[in-house]
Amino acid sequence: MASSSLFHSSLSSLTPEHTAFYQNPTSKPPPNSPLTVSCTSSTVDPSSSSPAAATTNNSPPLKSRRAFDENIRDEARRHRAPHNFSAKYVPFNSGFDSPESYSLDEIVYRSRSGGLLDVQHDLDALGKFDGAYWRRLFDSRVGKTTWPYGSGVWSKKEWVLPEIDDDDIVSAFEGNSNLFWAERFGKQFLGMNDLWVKHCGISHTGSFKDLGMTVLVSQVNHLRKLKRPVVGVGCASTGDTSAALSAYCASAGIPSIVFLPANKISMAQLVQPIANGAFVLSIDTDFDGCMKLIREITSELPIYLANSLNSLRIEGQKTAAIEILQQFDWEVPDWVIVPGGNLGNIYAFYKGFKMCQELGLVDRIPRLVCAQAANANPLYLYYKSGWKDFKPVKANTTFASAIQIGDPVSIDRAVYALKQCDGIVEEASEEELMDAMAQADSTGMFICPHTGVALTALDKLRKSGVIGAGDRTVVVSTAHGLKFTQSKIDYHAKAIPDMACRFANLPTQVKADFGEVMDVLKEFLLNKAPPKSK
Ligand SMILES: Cc1ncc(COP(=O)(O)O)c(C=O)c1O
Ligand SMILES: N[C@@H](CCOP(=O)(O)O)C(=O)O
Repeated sequence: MASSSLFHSSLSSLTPEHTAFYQNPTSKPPPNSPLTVSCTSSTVDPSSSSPAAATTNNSPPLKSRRAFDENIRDEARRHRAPHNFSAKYVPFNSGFDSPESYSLDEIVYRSRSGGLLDVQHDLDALGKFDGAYWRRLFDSRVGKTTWPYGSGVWSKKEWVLPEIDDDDIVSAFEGNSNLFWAERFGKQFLGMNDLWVKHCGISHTGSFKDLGMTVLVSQVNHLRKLKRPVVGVGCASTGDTSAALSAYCASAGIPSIVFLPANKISMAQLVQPIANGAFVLSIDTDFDGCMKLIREITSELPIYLANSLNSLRIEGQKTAAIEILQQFDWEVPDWVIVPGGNLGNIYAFYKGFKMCQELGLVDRIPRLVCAQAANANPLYLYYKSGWKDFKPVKANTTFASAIQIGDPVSIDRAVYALKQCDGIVEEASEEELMDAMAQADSTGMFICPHTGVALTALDKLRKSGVIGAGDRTVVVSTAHGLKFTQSKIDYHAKAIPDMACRFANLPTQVKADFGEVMDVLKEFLLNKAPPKSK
């Protein structure tokens, strides 16, 4: 699998100087580094990544252990070095010479005109290092316990929050999620052989929100040390943002406040902020109602807004795109399909891919597909109108409850991203998304209903011939299936009104009797027997 080669290929042929340098690019550059001599592909030779190669005399010596009284933060402090990377807030899509900008140490979520903000990096400073340099730097950090680079987000720190002190970072070593080759699902249901599922839900709190939340809560930690007026951090949520916020805040000892639409999130999601000690408000409205309230409240009280309206979140989430490229050894997939609700994530993927292109790590970006539930499809309707007429909708109940959103805050970001990459928007009915989820599960996955929405979009685009059989396609799985077990139980029990539940797998009731157990097993085995060879 591509992801495992990533783990093994990185460091074995680097010298110790390279190793130290690539962990921290601002220390003295090693010979042959891009700073001194242009880099050749022989500097890191993936073909020499076998265990045998790792034990030759040329392999780097084992790292000496930290002193017993030193922790990984202390160790990181010793390696700190100055650099000139920086980032600031600018109005979204305002270009590089925007007269309006804000320090990341300011508490600001909207531009003067009320529009969205974006974190803009100093691409000139980042561009002093070539694409090969960044590829090697990022590869060298994967899967380590070095603070903070062991995180899939912070392994790209220079592109995320370059100026934050490592000491202020709040991380659960999130990211580095599995890129799963969906061999059987691709072959059996779609006639594809290069289908991949990026399991962003196999994560600390079970969704991709961890990627953005580590960045946001780290910056809050920093702001509190600067004595900025931040007493707590708050969000509206359909269940995943609240889980991530409460976990990262609890880890840093920062109060968190979550606004949840009453009876509209799963039990597993509800218990997460409760267990993490958040102040949980269950409000008799939907997500859009909660979102409106938290925006009003955070403008009155010293509560920092943690939804993806806050562009810090995007900086962390974009690293999943960079990770996908990394896991394919920097080959660009043809398609990436992302389920969309509040629409921050589709832009985050675009931004991650685009930065990789702009900084020379890859030469193109994939086409993006945003997949919505038909019961909550404002972006789909806008796309179908030829981007002429955006209207928020009243989101109806959907099994994909985390994307039951009718008035997405990042609509402008999403439209921009999709236009830039010749993107597509698709939708999935309740029956389609549940069937897709059940089919995927029957091939060994255990996905969430939102991933079922994305798989439905893929199925439709395969059937219409837009996505070809050989196209390398990545479906982003956004949350862990274990958060949504009730919907799976109802489906397999055929307990969903007006749904055939075609792929239900009902348990067989049988008496505790040897003969009866033998009978049902014999019948089962007869049906499953492989065809006789001729
Ligand atoms: C599991 C899951 N999938 C997809 C999404 C959609 O992400 P976004 O709101 O960034 O569009 C969300 C949250 O909205 C989510 O929680
Ligand atoms: N699915 C989200 C909805 C809010 O999205 P956000 O990315 O703007 O925080 C959730 O889990 O709350």
